[in-house]
Amino acid sequence: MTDSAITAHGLRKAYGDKTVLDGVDLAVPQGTIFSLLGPNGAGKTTAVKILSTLVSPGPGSGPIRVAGHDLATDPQAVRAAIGVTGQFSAVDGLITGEENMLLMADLHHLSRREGRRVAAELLERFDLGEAARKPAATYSGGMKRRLDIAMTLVGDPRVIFLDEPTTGLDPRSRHTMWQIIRELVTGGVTVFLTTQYLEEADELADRIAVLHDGGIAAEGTAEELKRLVPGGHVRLRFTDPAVYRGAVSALDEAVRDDEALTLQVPGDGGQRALRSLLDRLDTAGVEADELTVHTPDLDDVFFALTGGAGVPDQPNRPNQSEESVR
Ligand SMILES: Nc1ncnc2c1ncn2[C@@H]1O[C@H](COP(=O)(O)OP(=O)(O)OP(=O)(O)O)[C@@H](O)[C@H]1O
Repeated sequence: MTDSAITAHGLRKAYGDKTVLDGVDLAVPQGTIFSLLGPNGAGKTTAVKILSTLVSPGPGSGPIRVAGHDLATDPQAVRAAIGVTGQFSAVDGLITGEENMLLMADLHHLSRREGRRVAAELLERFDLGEAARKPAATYSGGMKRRLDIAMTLVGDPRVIFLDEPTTGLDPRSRHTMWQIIRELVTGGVTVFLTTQYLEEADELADRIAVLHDGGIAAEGTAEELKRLVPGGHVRLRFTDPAVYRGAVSALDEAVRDDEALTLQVPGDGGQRALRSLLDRLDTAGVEADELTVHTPDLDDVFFALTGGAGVPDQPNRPNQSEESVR
């Protein structure tokens, strides 16, 4: 057993003459959250399906190990050690949440008593205790996703694949889901998460890989990825035009917006750069009404790496107004 929960070398897959994955290397340490990020159609679901044994890898793919087992020679052991939830939900709407859970317990050959105990515990943990006796079809989107994850956990998986787990959820349900994912990892589980939401990868993932054109365009922590692209600046806002003009002449490298009375000064926003900027403002005798530091975010990285192709939806992106000035 290695410290890696998932390793893949030269992962390939084509559908007809369309190459989806063209030599992807993956290494996910145990007990971490790894996020595969990419625009629509980049191949995220294909990667999940291969790693979870639902689809076979293409010819020429290198060895794949999941949860300590070789995927080619021991797919059953891989299946026993993993859980998969996401776009292809296992929830049956016609039966209750509790019945869905008991069905999973049966599939995992738990005794009736043990099945009931595990089902009740998980339903409670995912805040579904009250709704347990209602048909799952009556559940909200967030409740169904929670039930889906609870069902996956009946088998006590060591590696969980979450394929776009929060797509379509409202902000509150999304945050609940994030909390659940964090708790899973605290319990030692490894999470392989695909998402189109940059904010989600930024919030959750220990490491992020950006999938583009069949390959990994970049991989690292959110901070490492953000360092790959320029775009950091300090934004100064003024209300008095005379003060604004004073700042303009003091900071000749700044990008001006004369209408909004704002200046953008390129820089990394670090302590030294900020101190020097404030000194220059002091020397010029001007004071900004507002100062905000903009560090590049994953959007900047994503667009830089994927050439702007496949703009992801960002319905709940925070700080949009603060960060929108480029
Ligand atoms: N069974 C299949 N047969 C033919 N083409 C397929 C099949 N499954 C996926 N594809 C194609 O492979 C490409 C990658 O699809 P995939 O679902 O892996 O992308 P994705 O990154 O998960 O996208 P999304 O964010 O939209 O879910 C797409 O162009 C898709 O049309």
